[in-house]
Amino acid sequence: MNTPVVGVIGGSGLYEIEGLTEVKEVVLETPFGAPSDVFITGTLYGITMVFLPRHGRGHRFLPSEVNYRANIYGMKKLGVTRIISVSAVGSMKEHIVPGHIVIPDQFFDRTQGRRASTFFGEGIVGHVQFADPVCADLASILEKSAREVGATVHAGGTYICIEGPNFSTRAESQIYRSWGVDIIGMTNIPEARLAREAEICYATVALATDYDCWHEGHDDVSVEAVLNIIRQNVATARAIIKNAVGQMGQQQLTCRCDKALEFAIMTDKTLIPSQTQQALAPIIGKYLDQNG
Ligand SMILES: CSC[C@H]1O[C@H](OP(=O)(O)O)[C@H](O)[C@@H]1O
Ligand SMILES: Nc1ncnc2[nH]cnc12
Repeated sequence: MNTPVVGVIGGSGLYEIEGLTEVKEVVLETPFGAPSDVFITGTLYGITMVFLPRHGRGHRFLPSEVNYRANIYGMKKLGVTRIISVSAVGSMKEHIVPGHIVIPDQFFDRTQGRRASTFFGEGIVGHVQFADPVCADLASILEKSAREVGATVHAGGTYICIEGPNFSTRAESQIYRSWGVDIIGMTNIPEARLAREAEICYATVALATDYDCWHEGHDDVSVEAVLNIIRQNVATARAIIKNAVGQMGQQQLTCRCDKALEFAIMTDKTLIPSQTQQALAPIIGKYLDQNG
């Protein structure tokens, strides 16, 4: 079995990872610019880990300013095969109570087109399948881990990704609810898309922190309320990651995330500009090396 390399993208309130040995800081520049911060690498239960705080240490990047391409490219370059994304989200359903964990299985994109969302372009065209944007195998490990550490977990659900940085208006929140979404956040798109293009498994541990602004019996979401719930639950998020990684050494995934580009690239290989080939080598190199 191939030993996984596990990446963790820490969201709001999770700027550091604990419990790693052989810890190193890795500074990476990428063809897409600078990642959110230095990558922290280390070992946990014999598995190589790579950690990156999505908004940078000190929370310096807006959801629309995060350089998602550089972050995912950096993970790929460091050999990451599975990404655990950690995110704070608003709950759009009564039964998802602040403090609960959701492992979403769908995303709905309400971002406004301001985020670079693909590695393709510059002379190479590709179209990956994205009907099921989350790695079901990784999601199931996360769900099991969350239950084992005593969290209340909702398996599956749709995460609607808004542009932010403002929270939603009440009208928006009510319309999103009528669409049947389960949780709301600002970051998992385009992260999930880029992970798929980079052939990396991706799943999210979403911590419900608030009821957005639709619930008449609860206060409207505020940063203060979100941070309060994060503080109370950050230990749980860390325990879920640790428990999940502990299980990964023994479990071979059956997903096809690592073959997402097998039939996705449309462009005649002989016509892909060499600069693009070089820039994307960690992602498309294995397809360009084949004959034909
Ligand atoms: C602090 S509330 C809004 C902020 O929190 C979420 O970030 P992340 O997914 O990185 O945990 C949300 O998407 C917003 O960026
Ligand atoms: N209500 C909300 N809307 C968007 N992002 C969030 N992150 C945490 N709560 C949120």
